[in-house]
This record gives sequence, structure tokens and C-alpha cells, in this order.
Amino acid sequence: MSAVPAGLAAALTELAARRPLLVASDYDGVLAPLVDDPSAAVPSPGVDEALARVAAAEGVTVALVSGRGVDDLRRVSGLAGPYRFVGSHGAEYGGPLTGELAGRRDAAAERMAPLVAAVPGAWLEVKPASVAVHVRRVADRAAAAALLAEAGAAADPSLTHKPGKDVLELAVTDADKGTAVTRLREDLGAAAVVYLGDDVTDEDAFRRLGSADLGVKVGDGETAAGHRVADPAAAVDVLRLLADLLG
Ligand SMILES: O=P(O)(O)OC[C@H]1O[C@H](O[C@H]2O[C@H](CO)[C@@H](O)[C@H](O)[C@H]2O)[C@H](O)[C@@H](O)[C@@H]1O
Repeated sequence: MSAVPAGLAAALTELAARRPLLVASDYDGVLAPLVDDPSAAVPSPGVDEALARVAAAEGVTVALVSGRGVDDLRRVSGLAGPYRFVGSHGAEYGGPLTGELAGRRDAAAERMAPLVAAVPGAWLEVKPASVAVHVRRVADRAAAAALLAEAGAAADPSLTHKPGKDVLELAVTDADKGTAVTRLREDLGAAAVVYLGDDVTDEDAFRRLGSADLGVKVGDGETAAGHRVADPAAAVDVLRLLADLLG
């Protein structure tokens, strides 16, 4: 049975007639359920097919807009359709970064490493334009919260803080998903945008949507999105319904 609320289904039906149409989605927590090991975060069953059907519609562009680096996003997702891949929260727009930000990123990693090493279960992810302090596997939840606070306080003030689910990212650019979605919209001349997201960083994108657009928050939490579904499985239902409407 479809988990698409009636109001959302009606809004999708209206929006499906608009062209050019941009359908953009976050990855972790939307197209892939959250798991302990980021390298094991694979798409939910049905995502690959639904995205391919959406992207096959005339005048429709699918974009994956992730906090992950583009190379990591491609590798972990295995998604290989005619999609726009935007990584590092928008810092990687036209493709992977070529290392120009590596110096500042490495300095941030050096600063965070001893803090992270002191908390069992915590780990540091080094990405093209940021470092991410992960605490999902920290059993002591008070210690996890304390580490995120400590990491934020210890970071170089020039870094951009991007809090997320069991993670604090410290980015060497101020790129965000809102800027990325606006840039995609302009590049494509999109008449309307659909955006699916689940986390704090997706709110930058939701806030950039206008009255002709449609934002879908996946899961709990405050949001600027106009619509909500319960979980990544329901996000697949949204994509399937959109594919049906576009077909
Ligand atoms: O913008 P997204 O595509 O949602 O990426 C955000 C971050 O996702 C990954 O971390 C999150 O998912 C992990 C796998 O499910 C989970 O273990 C972790 O707790 C989450 O924060 C990824 O590791 C980060 O680099 C992304 O920025």
C-alpha cells in the first residue's frame, strides 16, 4: 500500500505537468536508510528503478544532492543513471573537487583526531571539503553529545558547522544545499522543483523552494518543507508515484 499522504499525492499530480522539472533528493536518510557504517548505506529497494523512470521523462532532470563527496556518493549508492551528482553539500557542483581545499581540510582533521580518538565508537570521516565527527556508534550517549560540543568549540572559527544525524561536519566552504538547488534550478531553467530531504542540512534547500515547488521532509523534526512522509520506504513510494504521474 502506498504511504503517500493524499495532500502530497494531489500536489505531485499538479506539479508533474510542469516542465522543465527538477527532481532533487538528498541521499542518506532518504534514498538510503541510515545505518551504522556509512560505506554500507545502500539505496532502498525500488530506488534505482523509480529514479530511472523519473529521469526518463521528457524535460525532467534528477539530481542527487548530498553531504557526501561525489565519488563516495557514486560508489556507495551504485546509482549510475543520467543524474546530476552534487556533493559536499554543494561544494562539488560540476564534479569532484581536485584537492584545492585539502590543506585546510587536513588541518581540521588533525585538530579533531585526538578528540575523536578519546571517545570509544566515535570516528572521523575525512571528505573532500570537510571532516565529519561521527558518533552513531558511541554507546555512551552523553559522551557522544559532549564530543560533538567539544568538536564544535575546538574547530577553527573559519569552518562552517553542519550538524546532522549523529554527526557534526566542519566544512572548509560555506556551500549549502540551498545554494546548490538554486544553481540547479537556474542552470536548467526549471519551472518547478521537487526536493526530498531528511536532515538539518536539507532545510537550506527547503527554504529556497517557492510556491510552485514541492518539498518533502522524510521523518521527524522541524522543517520548512510543505509535506512530510514517515521514512525512506515512504520516500520510495513518493518517487514511484511521481514516476507514474510523469509516465
Ligand atoms: O546529505 P546526505 O546525503 O544525507 O549525507 C549526509 C551524511 O551522510 C552520511 O552520514 C549519515 O549517514 C550514515 C549512514 O547511514 C550514518 O552512519 C551517519 O550517522 C549519518 O550522519 C555520511 O557519512 C556523511 O559524510 C554525509 O555528509
